[in-house]
Amino acid sequence: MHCFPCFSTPKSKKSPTANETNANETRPHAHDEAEQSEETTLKTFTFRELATATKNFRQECLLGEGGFGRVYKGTLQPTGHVVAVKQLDKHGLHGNKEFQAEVFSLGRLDHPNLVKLVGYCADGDQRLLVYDYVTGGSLQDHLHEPKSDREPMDWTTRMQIAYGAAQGLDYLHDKVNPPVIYRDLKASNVLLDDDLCPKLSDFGLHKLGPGTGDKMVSLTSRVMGTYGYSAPEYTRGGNLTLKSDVYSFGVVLLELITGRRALDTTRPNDEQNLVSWAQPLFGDPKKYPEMADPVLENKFSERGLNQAVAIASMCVQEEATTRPLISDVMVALSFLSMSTEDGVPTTVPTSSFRDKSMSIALSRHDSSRSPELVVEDEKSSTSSDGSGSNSEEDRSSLSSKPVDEKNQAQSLKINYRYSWEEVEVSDEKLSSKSSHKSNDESLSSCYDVDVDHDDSLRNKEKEEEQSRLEHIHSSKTDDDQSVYFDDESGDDDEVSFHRIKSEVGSDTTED
Ligand SMILES: Nc1ncnc2c1ncn2[C@@H]1O[C@H](COP(=O)(O)OP(=O)(O)OP(=O)(O)O)[C@@H](O)[C@H]1O
Repeated sequence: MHCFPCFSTPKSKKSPTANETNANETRPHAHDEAEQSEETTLKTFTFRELATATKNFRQECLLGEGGFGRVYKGTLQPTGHVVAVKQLDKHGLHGNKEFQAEVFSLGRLDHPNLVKLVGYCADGDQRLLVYDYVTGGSLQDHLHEPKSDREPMDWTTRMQIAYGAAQGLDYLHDKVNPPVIYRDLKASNVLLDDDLCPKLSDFGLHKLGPGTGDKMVSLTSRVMGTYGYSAPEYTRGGNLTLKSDVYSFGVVLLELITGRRALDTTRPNDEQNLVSWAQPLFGDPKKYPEMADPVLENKFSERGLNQAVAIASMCVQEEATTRPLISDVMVALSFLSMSTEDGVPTTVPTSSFRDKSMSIALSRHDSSRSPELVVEDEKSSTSSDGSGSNSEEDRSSLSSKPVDEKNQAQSLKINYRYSWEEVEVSDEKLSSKSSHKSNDESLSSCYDVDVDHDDSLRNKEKEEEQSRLEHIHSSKTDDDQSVYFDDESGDDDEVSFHRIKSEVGSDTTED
């Protein structure tokens, strides 16, 4: 059932140089086609070869039809290689050269959690893409159209699928240069092999589809993503970033947790949109078990469920900048997807995360340890320029912008508005460089730097800080530049206060 090679941490790939890859460069490359061909293993097919493979595109070979055209199952001769042949719709087609440039870019993307493009055909006005055939159907089928002879997916399998999908997305966001925005991540685009190892399909196709190319057509549902999965900023204004993908990922994760569709018009009005239904529940961990897919029959650990919901709730935050990096989501899910003897996931080392918001949210759902909270002393809650804002905040998931209370990972009552400590968060570890002096030295200790206080003083500070936080929370105003989380757990004793600065890269838009 579980295919560990797929779920292993992706090999750290050397950052591609401009000449080597330009992995998702979607404009024609400077170098010529011969050079491009050498860089990919893509095969060129004639239309006749693909017609033969698909029995002349016979109905019985039709797998389905999506926004880009029809997809047929085929068998290549003479190898017997089973493929999925995507026949692109003709309107908005690219010229041959432009098409090839796009396809070569896609051909260079190679990861165990992405459906592999094996070749293409540009014959006359025909444009076809040939992919490895993925045997097990889509996540959509498994979750929402289960076969009676198939056992419902268990919790660990769900978390492994989420982890694998996160790895595929992390590859697109973080391992290829420049990053690729998926644009249309959804359960039907997560294909599963026989071992339920997930493979993302349909990435990078937007420039080959309708609405692009020489003949522009009006915006289609394809370009606008899929309702229920699209991030609010995208549906509102088309502003697409890597964080829009993180939102869509959060919706898929919610589907895995709840067994509900992203959009289900058969449900009562207030339950049709999965995110809208889930948002009020995020703030109340006691209700999480009610969120879980009933077919799971409560066969999951409470901590695993809480942490999975915490991750999903962070991903689907309204404010894009407060969503986590997919790399942090991936790390968190790597722990949730491990089966342990007692079924309780291993505690995630906080130093694994590039951005501390993930660590914080998970800590609050992990009763086995003290969370490393990021807390501000209100008196010192100004940025270095004293304005209360910090340009780096805009680049961080710990955004300084006000957040819609409904859309937070509502597990903490923490004010992120603070003068940033000079602490760098690198990929591997956090290190302290130097500190701003805060009014309260006890609060200026950096992440994983020992706090030099006796216990009684620390406890007193905790109490004061807790009451101050409650005050801050209850007096939040519209122009408050803070991110709040509601602490419902009541395990205040476990709270330890630290302050960090998270250095994360800016979102990169594709175009
Ligand atoms: N590589 C593949 N292996 C097996 N089945 C595939 C493959 N690619 C696509 N399919 C199947 O072909 C059908 C059409 O896929 P396609 O990706 O074109 O559309 P979709 O995902 O249903 O919709 P959309 O275009 O909106 O994403 C789906 O049932 C999909 O599961």
